[in-house]
Amino acid sequence: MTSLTQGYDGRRIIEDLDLSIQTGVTGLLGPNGAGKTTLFRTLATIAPPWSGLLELFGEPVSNERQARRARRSIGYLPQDFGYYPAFSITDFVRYCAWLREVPSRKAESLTREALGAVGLADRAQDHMKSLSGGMLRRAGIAAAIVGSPDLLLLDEPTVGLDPAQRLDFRELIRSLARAGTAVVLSTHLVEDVGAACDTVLVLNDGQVRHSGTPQQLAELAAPTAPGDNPLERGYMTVLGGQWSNEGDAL
Ligand SMILES: Nc1ncnc2c1ncn2[C@@H]1O[C@H](COP(=O)(O)OP(=O)(O)OP(=O)(O)O)[C@@H](O)[C@H]1O
Repeated sequence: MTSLTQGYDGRRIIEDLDLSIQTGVTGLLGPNGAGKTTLFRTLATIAPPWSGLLELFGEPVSNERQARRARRSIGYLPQDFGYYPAFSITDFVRYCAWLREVPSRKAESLTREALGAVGLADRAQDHMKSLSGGMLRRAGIAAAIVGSPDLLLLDEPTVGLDPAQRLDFRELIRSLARAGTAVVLSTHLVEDVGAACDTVLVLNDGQVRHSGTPQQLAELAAPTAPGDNPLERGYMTVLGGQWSNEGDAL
């Protein structure tokens, strides 16, 4: 994206942002209200930018026809995703596959594959309304990865996952990235970034304040107290030691 501006109700959240998403796994860190979800909604072509150029897969996206074509190659897990409570997990993932225009002859096997990848194969007929928070999140991840999109956007995908599931999740996104999917995930958990990401972007006030490897972010850390995570310290260094701009800690 080049010089991209985006916001709500006349208020600019992202302003003149230049950003290029690389292959591999990109982690997006930033305090509450930094604009991470707004950036995802823009990349997912849900909210057209106010100005600037959005390019996806080497093509400009400036009208609905181009956006629809791009959406076929994008998997998006919103922070709070909607679903019909009476759907089974299979119905839900298949429905998301249909929305992405995954060819119907492949939808069944790709749905099975996606459910297997998140460990829900044996719960495939459970109703969405009966799922625990972690299982619901895994169903959402399955819906985002079905059909192996070229660009995978995951907004806080590890919320609600237990430690074993988080390890499985990291392995899953690494394997998707190895197979060619560009993965972008937002998180407040720096361990996820350190363990799974090739690149880390720190966003604040709608601007990228730092871009580099997790190692490079950790190297920015000021002297740490025993037990401190260097990535967290590096992150705080980038933000100038401030707390979240909306009053919440990282
Ligand atoms: N639908 C909306 N209408 C108006 N303002 C909004 C809307 N969605 C977000 N905002 C505002 O835009 C700013 C950026 O929000 P956004 O959700 O993109 O941040 P975020 O980095 O994802 O935050 P968090 O870490 O808390 O999820 C915030 O000030 C928020 O209040």
